[in-house]
Amino acid sequence: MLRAQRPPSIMSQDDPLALAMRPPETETEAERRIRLDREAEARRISDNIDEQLKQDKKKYDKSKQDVKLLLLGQAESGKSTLQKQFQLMYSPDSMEQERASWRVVIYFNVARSVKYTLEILEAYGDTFEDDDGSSGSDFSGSDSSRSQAAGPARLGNRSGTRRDPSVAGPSSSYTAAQSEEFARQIAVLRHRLSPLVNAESSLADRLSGGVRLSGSKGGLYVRRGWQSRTLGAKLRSKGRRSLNSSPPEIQNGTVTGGRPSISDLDSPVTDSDELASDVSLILDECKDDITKLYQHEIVQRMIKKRRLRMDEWAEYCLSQIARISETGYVPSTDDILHARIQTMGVAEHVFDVSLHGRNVTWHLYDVGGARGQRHTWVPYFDDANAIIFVAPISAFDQYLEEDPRTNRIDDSLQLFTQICSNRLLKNVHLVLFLNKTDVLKAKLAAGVQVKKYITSYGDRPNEFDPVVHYFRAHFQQVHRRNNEQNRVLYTHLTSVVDTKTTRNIISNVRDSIFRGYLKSAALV
Ligand SMILES: Nc1nc2c(ncn2[C@@H]2O[C@H](COP(=O)(O)OP(=O)(O)OP(=O)(O)O)[C@@H](O)[C@H]2O)c(=O)[nH]1
Ligand SMILES: [Mg+2]
Repeated sequence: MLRAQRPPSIMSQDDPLALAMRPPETETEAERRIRLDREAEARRISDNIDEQLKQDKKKYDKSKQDVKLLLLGQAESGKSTLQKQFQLMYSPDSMEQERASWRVVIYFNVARSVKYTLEILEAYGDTFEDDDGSSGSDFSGSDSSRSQAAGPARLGNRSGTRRDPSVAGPSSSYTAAQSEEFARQIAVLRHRLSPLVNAESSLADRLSGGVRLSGSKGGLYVRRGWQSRTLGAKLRSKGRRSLNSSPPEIQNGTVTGGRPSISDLDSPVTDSDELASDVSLILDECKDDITKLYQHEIVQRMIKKRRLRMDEWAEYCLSQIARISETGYVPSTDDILHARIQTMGVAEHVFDVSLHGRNVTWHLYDVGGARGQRHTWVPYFDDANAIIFVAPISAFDQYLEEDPRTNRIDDSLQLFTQICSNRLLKNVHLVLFLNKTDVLKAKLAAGVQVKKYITSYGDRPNEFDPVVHYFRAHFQQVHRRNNEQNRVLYTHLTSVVDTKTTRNIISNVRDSIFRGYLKSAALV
């Protein structure tokens, strides 16, 4: 038997570890080779781990140099819309890739608006009897107790249309025969629009992956990555299918015959997105009825009397219904900016932003703004560099969906108070967007009185400049009262659906964040 010569050891023979590791005296040549191979493999794994640790450390060091920007504010304030504007500026290709996936969202927005309008009509028996009632809200910036109960109870589901809690008006002047005729007309429209209404839940399931949150009152929350459920959708290039035009029948709430429903459309074309194609066909058939519904005297009267409230996105979708209903519809950038889905949790978006030849990675955190979502923000406070707080100042006549007694401006001020006073955020660069100024202008032009909702507004003129001045002063006061560290508050009046002006504001914000960033980098 061959005896292998023991390899020279660099360890002292007295070293207990060396002794323990020493190969046995009786090691054969074959055993020695196996041992050496095993040791080489262990060394290779160990080197890989060292290399991985080095890379991780590098990444960590680099991420410390990244800019982390939080978009905060109540639900529907415009955070995700602002995020889309960042995406358009700094990652236009990714927006292009996602474009097709927004078709389902816009179809969902249309279906939801129609569904909710019909629900409100149903609650009034498809006619409209006016009743009186009014309430206002005083606010002091952080005192929710002053918010008053919001008039009549709200109806079940939430959608692009809402009942207003505080509107008075004259009684209905319709005769019994007129009311009967109106009710009949609406019943016909309800019937003809039922395929679209039925499609709403399929569209919602597609977007949410079938997960509906109980707290969302029927609204739709989506997580980042929802696009993957709708991407790959191939727009149908083939022409319209011929549709059965026999009168529809209703069975268990589902329309069969007549217009197609999601389940009874049987596409002869292999299509990777049958749902979107089917809804496109339904919309093409329904578009005139949608227009008729919204132009109907009863609906117009309810909108005028503010029993039925159209959110910005619902109004936008309806104004574009002819185009949205076209076969082969591809959402425009404006459509995407107006589309509405609620953010769930925190969605991170990463962009490379270059300024003066320096490339810095920005992490944008777009959060869900509803009260039930706000606890998810806290883990991101630790290493945030900047915050854009988005406050929709058009919302003075609106109440929180999650708490119908709280005026939305009051809620924004309370939330801003919490952000300004939070110790973890005391060194963060703070930017305030007083958003939806376009909506505010339209409301004031339509004669909506601020003092009716915010009683402390008193007899100030019901005009854009004084109203903005009043709201801005309240936000600034909150900031001043919670500003031990003498932090500057950068305030902008915005309408984040307007790409041109928002681009300029984003550049401006980027420069100011960068200045703060370079200053703090110089201190490190
Ligand atoms: N007209 C108008 N619409 C706006 C403006 N900002 C946002 N919107 C619309 O308001 C709706 C809500 O905006 P989002 O950006 O989804 O709101 P959010 O703050 O992300 O809401 P959550 O995700 O629920 O917290 C969308 O349909 C937007 O298109 C604005 O300045 N003007
Ligand atoms: Mg959002």
